[in-house]
Amino acid sequence: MEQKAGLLQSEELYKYILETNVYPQEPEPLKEIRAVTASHPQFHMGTAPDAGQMMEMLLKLTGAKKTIEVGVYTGYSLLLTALTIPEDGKIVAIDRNREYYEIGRPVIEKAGVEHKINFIESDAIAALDKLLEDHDNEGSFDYAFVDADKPNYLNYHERLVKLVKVNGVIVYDNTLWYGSVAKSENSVPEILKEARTSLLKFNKALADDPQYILETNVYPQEPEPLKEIRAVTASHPQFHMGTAPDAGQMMEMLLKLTGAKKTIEVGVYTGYSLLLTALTIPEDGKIVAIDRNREYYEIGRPVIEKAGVEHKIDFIESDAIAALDKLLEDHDNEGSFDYAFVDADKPNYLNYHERLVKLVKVNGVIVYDNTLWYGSVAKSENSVPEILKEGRTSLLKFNKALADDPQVKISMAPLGDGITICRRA
Ligand SMILES: C[S@@+](CC[C@H](N)C(=O)[O-])C[C@H]1O[C@@H](n2cnc3c(N)ncnc32)[C@H](O)[C@@H]1O
Repeated sequence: MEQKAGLLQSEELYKYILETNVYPQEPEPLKEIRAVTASHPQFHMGTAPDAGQMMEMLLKLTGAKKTIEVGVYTGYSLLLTALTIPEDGKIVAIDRNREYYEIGRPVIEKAGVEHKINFIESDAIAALDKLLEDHDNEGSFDYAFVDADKPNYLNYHERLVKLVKVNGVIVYDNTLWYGSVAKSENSVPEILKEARTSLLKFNKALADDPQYILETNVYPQEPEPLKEIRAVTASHPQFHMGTAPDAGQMMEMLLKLTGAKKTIEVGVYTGYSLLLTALTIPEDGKIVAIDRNREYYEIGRPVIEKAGVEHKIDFIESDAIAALDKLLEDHDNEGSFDYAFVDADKPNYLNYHERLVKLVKVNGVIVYDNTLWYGSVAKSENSVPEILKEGRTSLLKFNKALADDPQVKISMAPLGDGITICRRA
């Protein structure tokens, strides 16, 4: 399957993501803390708002209550966490520099969430070791976020996997280090080199590999049947339609974290994302899989059968709107699905959304694929190849509508061709 590269490195696309998906849903106090940080000489250290939006999604979906923050700086991610966890949630926030924290503290205080924060001014390894001295802390945290000195990431990881519970989440920031992890050492500015070396090691690196993300993070953890379905799809003329494996990896994460059991798939093709879902949900889980073309499905079906998960799939050969409307005719289906994935004809994305927000339960997840449409959403219409134009127009409209939709909270992740994750609010 074709892998699309380079999206992460485009300034215009990043601006598009922030302006269309992130800022419209960013809570006021976070805008304020960005403003008070903007004039600080180290302002670039603040966590990126799009990464923050994904963190909010993860905190909410896991119902995190007890968290750790390593590297506070002026507190963008800390405030985000404090705003997201429940009233009685607690954050152990570690930074060796209290002065930075004091810059953002008035905003945190004003937002009324300071009582959730236990700020520890300390070297982070020492503070984590102190936590580990009390055995009750082991496996007791739901979530941790690390954004401190890169040479210590492995040291933090070693400690955090003990502190965070099974199925808990640890997020590491800056793991692509301005893209330098995929470049050769001498092409990288001096100032990036030390951390690049640390992150290459941290990411179990394959230096100089243009497929860095896939080779280092995705393929080593990809189940065998998914490799097989990629292989049987590779020779198909429409092979580029298959869901990108890095987007798939995030979908697996979301399915697992939410414990999804009952799901919908709109646009099956040969079944990469379908098989991924079937492998991830429990033995008695069910997927309603809709595609107007059964022939495509038949290409991947032998792999699905061999993987022993076909009994979880109810394949419906139909136009997707008709099939979703049929589901909605039975009122018991309303709010009964945990998860939906949409990867079909782009002009109908809004029609699917309208129906899926009714079918998916509150706190359930809907993922839309291709929302960056080869990066074309951030380009002017006349600079875009003819073949992309219709999809681009649909997705521009769709992305804007999602960001303005009060029924969902979104997180846009530039994985594969761009996925937008919605949590029904
Ligand atoms: C991009 S592919 C899906 C790829 C799939 N997620 C995977 O991982 O391989 C899009 C699929 O949507 C189906 N499709 C497009 N428009 C549709 C519609 N209106 N109703 C039902 N299926 C549709 C196509 O037949 C095609 O198989």
